[in-house]
Amino acid sequence: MTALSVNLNKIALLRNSRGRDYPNVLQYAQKLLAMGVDGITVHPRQDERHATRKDTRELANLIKHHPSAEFNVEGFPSESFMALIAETKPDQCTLVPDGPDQLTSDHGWDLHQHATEVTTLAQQLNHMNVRCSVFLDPDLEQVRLAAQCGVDRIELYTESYAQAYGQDNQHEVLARYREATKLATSLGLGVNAGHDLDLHNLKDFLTIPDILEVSIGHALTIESLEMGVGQVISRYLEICASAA
Ligand SMILES: CC(=O)[C@@H](O)[C@H](O)COP(=O)(O)O
Ligand SMILES: NCC(=O)COP(=O)(O)O
Repeated sequence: MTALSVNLNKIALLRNSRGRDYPNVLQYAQKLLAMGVDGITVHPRQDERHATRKDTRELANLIKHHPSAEFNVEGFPSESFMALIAETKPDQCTLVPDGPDQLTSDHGWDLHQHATEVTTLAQQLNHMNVRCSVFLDPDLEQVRLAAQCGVDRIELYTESYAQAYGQDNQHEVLARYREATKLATSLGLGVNAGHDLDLHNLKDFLTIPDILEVSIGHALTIESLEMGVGQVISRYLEICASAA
């Protein structure tokens, strides 16, 4: 079984667009945990345009009361991000090589360049008792380097799989993820996956054995809107139709 960790960044983004606490991120997390999701993910970016540092603190407190659920905090390992991790001690910290002005995550680590830094960060997280995962393209050489850095898991960046899904190269691309997962597992690394996974492409992706966790947010939020819109519009129409 693969754990589903729901990324609440897009709920936070909606909330931030109005300056009120609606929708409430914490209440969403509570609702999702009650529905049986295995974990909550946030990716607090430097400009706090989605999940904020405050959200991260509050979610950490909430999830401590749900021992069967995990809290995964993703982000670029700036000094302030690492201080937030030390303070909130999530179950897992996923290091992502994002620049501060990036629209969204769009590449994994290049461990030829960043092995020393990632090794030090993995040691720091280990001392905090926080599982260390690194965001990685499905590249065998990068997987080998990740194992040498002493991380616990890798998170495979699945955007290229999502792009290929339904196209002629789908099987070829999926095979790269399969090989990367197989190698990682044989080297003792756990494997997570995420980015642009959705209700259409997830099932085929999970034909790869040993994917421990998927974190999903963007599509899941849109799918929730799409699947709920019919019911909501009917109710509005009912109210409008009954108006004097
Ligand atoms: C690392 C990763 O893939 C996710 O954290 C994802 O990037 C969330 O991105 P947004 O901040 O764009 O919702
Ligand atoms: N780590 C990936 C994640 O948390 C969610 O990515 P997306 O579903 O928002 O693309």
